[in-house]
Amino acid sequence: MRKPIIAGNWKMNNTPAEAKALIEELIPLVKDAKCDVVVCPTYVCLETVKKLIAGTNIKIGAQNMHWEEKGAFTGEISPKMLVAMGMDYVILGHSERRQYFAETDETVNKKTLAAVAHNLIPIICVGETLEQREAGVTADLVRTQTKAALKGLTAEQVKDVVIAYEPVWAIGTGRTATSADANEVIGIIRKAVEEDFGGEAAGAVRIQYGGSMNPGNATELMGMPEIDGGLIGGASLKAVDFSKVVNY
Ligand SMILES: O=C[C@H](O)COP(=O)(O)O
Repeated sequence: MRKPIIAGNWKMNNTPAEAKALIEELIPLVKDAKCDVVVCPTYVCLETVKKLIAGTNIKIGAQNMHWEEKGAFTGEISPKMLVAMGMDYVILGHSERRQYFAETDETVNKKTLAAVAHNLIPIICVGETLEQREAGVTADLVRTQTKAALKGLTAEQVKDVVIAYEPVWAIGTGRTATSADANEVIGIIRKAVEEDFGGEAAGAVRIQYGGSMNPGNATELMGMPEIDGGLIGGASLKAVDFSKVVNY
C-alpha cells in the first residue's frame, strides 16, 4: 500500500518572515495528517522553515538543484548543500524550469541520479502542454519524460522516488484535469515505470497529481486508485487551504 504524499511547492513566494508566519500557522493544522506532508520553500527560506518544523510531521524539500557537488556554476545550489541543510526532498524538472530555464530530460536525469546518490528524494515532474494534449501525444510525452528521468537508477532506488504528473495547462490556471483523466495518465506513467523497472518498483513508486489542486477537488482526486498525492502550488500558500488538501 502506497502512503499518500502531499507537497506544497511555494514557488517564488514568501520572504523568510512570511515563510515563518505560514509554517507556524500550518503546523497545528496538519499535525494529524494521514499522508506524508512536505513543504518546498525557496532556498532563502529553507533554514527558517527547517528549524520551525523540527519535531513535527512536516518534511521539507527544495525546488531545484544542480547535479554537480560544487564548482563554477554561478547562482546554483548543489545536492551536497541541500543535504547539509537537512533537506529530505527536491523537486526536479518542474514545467516552469523546463519552460523558462531550459531544463531538459537530460538535465532532469542528471539531477535525479545526483539526488538519489545523496539520499534526497526527488519529486520528478512530468506533463504535457495544451498543444501536446490537443495533438494527442500526452501518453508518448509522459512516457518519454518518465523513462528519461529514471534512466540509470536501480529498481530498488525507483521505489522511493516520487513522480508528479502536472499537465502544464492546469498549472495555476484554475483548470484541473478531470480525476479520470489524471488517473489514466498516471496509470500510463506507472506502466512506463513497470516496463523499465518491473512490477514491484511500479507498484511502490508514488505518483502525485499537480495542477490547480485545491480544497474543492482534493477529495475526488485523492479517491482515484492511481493518484498517490498532490503537488500543490497556489493553494499551498494559504495554511488553511493547504491543510484542507492535506486532510482531504
Ligand atoms: O508545483 C505545483 C504545480 O505547478 C501546481 O501549481 P498550482 O497548484 O498553482 O496549479
